[in-house]
Amino acid sequence: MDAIIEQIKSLAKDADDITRKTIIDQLREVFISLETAQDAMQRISYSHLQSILVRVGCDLKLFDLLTESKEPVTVDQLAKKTGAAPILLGRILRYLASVGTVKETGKDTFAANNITIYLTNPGIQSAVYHNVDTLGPAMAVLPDFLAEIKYQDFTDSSNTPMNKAWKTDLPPFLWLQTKPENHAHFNRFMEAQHQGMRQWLDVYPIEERFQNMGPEQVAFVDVGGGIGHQAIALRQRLPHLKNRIIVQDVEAVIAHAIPHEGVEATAYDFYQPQAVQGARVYYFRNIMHDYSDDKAILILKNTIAALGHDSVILIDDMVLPDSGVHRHATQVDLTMMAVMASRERTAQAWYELMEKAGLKIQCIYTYTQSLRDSILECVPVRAM
Ligand SMILES: C[S@@+](CC[C@H](N)C(=O)[O-])C[C@H]1O[C@@H](n2cnc3c(N)ncnc32)[C@H](O)[C@@H]1O
Repeated sequence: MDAIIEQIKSLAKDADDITRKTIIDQLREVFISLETAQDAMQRISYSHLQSILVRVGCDLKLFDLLTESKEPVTVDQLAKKTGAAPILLGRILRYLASVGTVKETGKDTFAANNITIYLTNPGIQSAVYHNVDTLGPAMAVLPDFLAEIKYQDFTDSSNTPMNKAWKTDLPPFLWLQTKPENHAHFNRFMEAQHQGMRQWLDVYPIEERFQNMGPEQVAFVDVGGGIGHQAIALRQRLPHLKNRIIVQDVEAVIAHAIPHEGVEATAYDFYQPQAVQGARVYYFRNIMHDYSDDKAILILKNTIAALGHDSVILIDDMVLPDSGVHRHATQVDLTMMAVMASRERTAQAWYELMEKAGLKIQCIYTYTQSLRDSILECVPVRAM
């Protein structure tokens, strides 16, 4: 067994991301195939505890404290630093070690492992807070919600498990604006969600797309671009580009946009006509997956009306395969269902949506392995 483990580790050591993820998935299949009913019951029925206890670990700054320390740290030392009772803290740490988020080095003594270090990243911490605090209540009412609607499809984003849980009629993005702390975690999570992974700019020929622009033409409009991370990433990738780069979002988000001299941040509601005319690229990342087809078409039509003869729309979203969808993608798909009454789309669903919106998909560039994040390059179907 030890020899097999060493072999797997050496195989993974210099592997690229695709090979590494394939190894994890194959090992996971083996792991599940070995489980008894008891093992499966333990894994499945307690799975919610992991994110909840990691959130407690973030509250107590346990991951930061363990990562900062050069030496393993005792429960008593951590209790002094956090103010938590030693027995309670020891039980929390024992659980966190048992699920691999910290390392137990001896009796009542803990140290950081690779996961502990990842959990010090503020964006990853925000992902945990967002999933536990904002989405957790929605997931808790999902079974009752589905039973009440007799397990039918639903597309009204004002009537979702999220609305039921939070007792609000507001669509999620308006509701988030009433909860500044939840909203801040969401924005940081959006910024961090693809950190360390292949980026769309690694595969899409953006420099080619920007050829032959006049000095006045806007190069790039990131519609619903959050606090501007993608627009900034583009500016950093192409520092010589002279043309304007704009990020648009609702006022409450633009107020927190990351300041950058090469990116203009402006408030814009994508249900209104697009004010920036004839830009070379209108980019939508993780926007269409928030909406059912009818709303996505409304948003797209507002942009189509602003397109110039050489403009393109780039949609950055998942393109799911017809079968064998990875769990990283299925879990986002069901989150979109519970929160937004929307879905992730297969290639066929994208072609159908774009046809209804009056757009043609020219090419699809898939750039991540498990999530199947892809750029769909679209142009209007022009009357002949
Ligand atoms: C899933 S997030 C994606 C953010 C960013 N594009 C990214 O990929 O990180 C959706 C974004 O759409 C914005 N949004 C929601 N409704 C909007 C509206 N009516 N007009 C403009 N932006 C909106 C939200 O504030 C949020 O930043």
